[in-house]
Amino acid sequence: MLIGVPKEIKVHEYRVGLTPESVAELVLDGHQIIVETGAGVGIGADDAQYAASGAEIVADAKTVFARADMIVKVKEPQAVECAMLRPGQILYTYLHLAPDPEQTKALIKSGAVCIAYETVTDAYGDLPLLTPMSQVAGRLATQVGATALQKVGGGRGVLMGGVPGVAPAKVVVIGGGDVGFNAAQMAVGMQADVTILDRNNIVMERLNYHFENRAKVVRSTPAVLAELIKTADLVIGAVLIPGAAAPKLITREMLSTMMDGSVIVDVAIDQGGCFETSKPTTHADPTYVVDGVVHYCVANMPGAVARTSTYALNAATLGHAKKIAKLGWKEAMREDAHLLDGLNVCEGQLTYAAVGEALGIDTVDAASCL
Ligand SMILES: NC(=O)C1=CN([C@@H]2O[C@H](COP(=O)(O)OP(=O)(O)OC[C@H]3O[C@@H](n4cnc5c(N)ncnc54)[C@H](O)[C@@H]3O)[C@@H](O)[C@H]2O)C=CC1
Ligand SMILES: CC(=O)C(=O)O
Ligand SMILES: [Mg+2]
Repeated sequence: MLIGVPKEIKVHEYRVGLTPESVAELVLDGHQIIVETGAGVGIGADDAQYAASGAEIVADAKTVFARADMIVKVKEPQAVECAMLRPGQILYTYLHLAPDPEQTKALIKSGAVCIAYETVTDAYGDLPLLTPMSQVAGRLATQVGATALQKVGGGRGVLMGGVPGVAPAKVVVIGGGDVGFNAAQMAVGMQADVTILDRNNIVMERLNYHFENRAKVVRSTPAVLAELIKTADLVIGAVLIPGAAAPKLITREMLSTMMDGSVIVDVAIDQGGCFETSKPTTHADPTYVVDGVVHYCVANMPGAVARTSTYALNAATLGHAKKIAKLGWKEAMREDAHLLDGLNVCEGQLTYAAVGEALGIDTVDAASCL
């Protein structure tokens, strides 16, 4: 198969779809790889490294999209990229369609076969292609939250760990999955006063077992949440209903009960965000203030640590990429129902029910496309 890797074009996105090492593996499998010039500079991999791994370097994204059977990316295709897709071409990347009607319509119109990393499942009911980036974003969430809490970050001037004699910051993490666990782990490490909310008993048990008395684990209800945010210095939004638009758990009215200079980091912004007042921001201008509360809502947080993130992402995505390249998407999905779960758009039709529900677009069963 001819596999193409364009340079990411989202603002301050430095990750790349394939590392030189992944390219070498695919070449060894007998595939041909084309990489846009400069695609790997953000992870410290130059054209020469890709060429040494067996890739052909091409001058622009247009050439990559025109020639490749499968495009391997990181972030959802931007409008100019959607316009370059063609019927039957495979797009393998994050999509996050539920909050994004424009991209969804463009992908349907393209006729391409669009596989979303974030909805591929595994035998444990997890989302293995989302997990590594959730681990990164969770860890970053605490880091950026701590920075925003400083006066120069617009925050109320609170140190996460406090000092002997002065209380630490109160951190509330909503959702105790991959993002929430990792955010809490960093906050506990900084000696903050940490509370994690979830509503899944197994998740709560796991958190309780792991953190013991270093973090409180609380069942998430609207009443509990409303009470906790009133005294929180930092609230991290980390809920997920797979593929669906994130539930708005903190309304505008609830936000007004939070302290001036408190901070929210809405990691779930890629699925629309779990605060009513959240809107996507970029690494170039990551925060804004509503009702005195600093909002950080960057939808591609892992792009900031592109090298760590790209290697972690490739470790999760390469296996399926190899399978698709070897068998073609139809056969690969017939053999692997977990990969089929990743199919969001197929040759002009939407194939993911939660996206259809969020956007009011008719869907067909993904299996009917095989
Ligand atoms: N902004 C960014 O750059 C990035 C964003 N993300 C996003 O972060 C979000 C979380 O991802 P993961 O942690 O991997 O998901 P996950 O599935 O591992 O965890 C989500 C947790 O939310 C819980 N939950 C659902 N409804 C809840 C409620 N009402 N109250 C409390 N908890 C609730 C679930 O029980 C689950 O434990 C997703 O939207 C993901 O796409 C992930 C990576 C990067
Ligand atoms: C998951 C996601 O949105 C990201 O890694 O950018
Ligand atoms: Mg998870």
